[in-house]
Amino acid sequence: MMRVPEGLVIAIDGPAASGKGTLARRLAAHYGLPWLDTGLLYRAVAHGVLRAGASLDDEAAAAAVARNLPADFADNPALRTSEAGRAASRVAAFPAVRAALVDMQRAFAARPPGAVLDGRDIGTVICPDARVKLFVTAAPEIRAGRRHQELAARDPDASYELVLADIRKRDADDASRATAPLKPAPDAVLLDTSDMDADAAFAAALAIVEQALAT
Ligand SMILES: Nc1ncnc2c1ncn2[C@@H]1O[C@H](COP(=O)(O)OP(=O)(O)O)[C@@H](O)[C@H]1O
Ligand SMILES: Nc1ccn([C@@H]2O[C@H](COP(=O)(O)OP(=O)(O)O)[C@@H](O)[C@H]2O)c(=O)n1
Repeated sequence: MMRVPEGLVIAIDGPAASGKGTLARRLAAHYGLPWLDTGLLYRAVAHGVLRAGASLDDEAAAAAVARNLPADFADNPALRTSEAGRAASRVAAFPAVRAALVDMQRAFAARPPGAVLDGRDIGTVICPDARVKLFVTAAPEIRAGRRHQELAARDPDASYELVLADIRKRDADDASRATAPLKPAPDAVLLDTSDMDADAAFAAALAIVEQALAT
């Protein structure tokens, strides 16, 4: 391993269930950096809106929740469901919600010794100067298979077809929205993990990071 540069920021973006979180967690452990799963921020906002009895179409209500997220927002297991992902994608389209979450994400990235962040707009909007940018993809059917397996461990009735439809719709919505759409930054390295297990994907990601650090 190279000496880790001070303030190393690794940005990982990609579509739903592409393995961003798995790679981010492992890279963070490898380099001794904190990790922020930014998808959980949007999931928590949507959850807060619904709990307040407001509508997911209410941009002002969602922005107010986003400005007041509790410090332990990530601890709620209810955020990990498919419904929470769909609801997150709706509030994530609101510019006022995204604006409310920018500063805390940038502050997380700016704190020593650096950070790993994963999401949809880390390389494009949140950390455009990140030293390393990865855009992780896999075929939708493969991603749906992985996510279905994960959900089926908790809910035996989870349907592969519904998970696939959900992933396709969310990707289309996330990629077509006007504010911070899902897309690779021009300087991101693409990593397609369709034919890689988690260990192979980590090895490939590590090689990309080490290459970026060597240049
Ligand atoms: N390369 C891989 N091969 C097989 N399964 C994977 C791979 N990468 C991640 N997974 C599994 O796929 C699911 C989705 O991965 P996750 O990291 O949560 O994706 P994301 O953060 O992009 O939504 C998880 O259950 C994870 O364990
Ligand atoms: N940086 C981010 C992260 C997530 N999101 C939104 O939040 C939703 C849930 O993100 P997630 O990363 O938790 O979803 P998965 O890829 O884990 O299924 C996405 O579909 C996006 O709409 C975003 O807009 N920007």
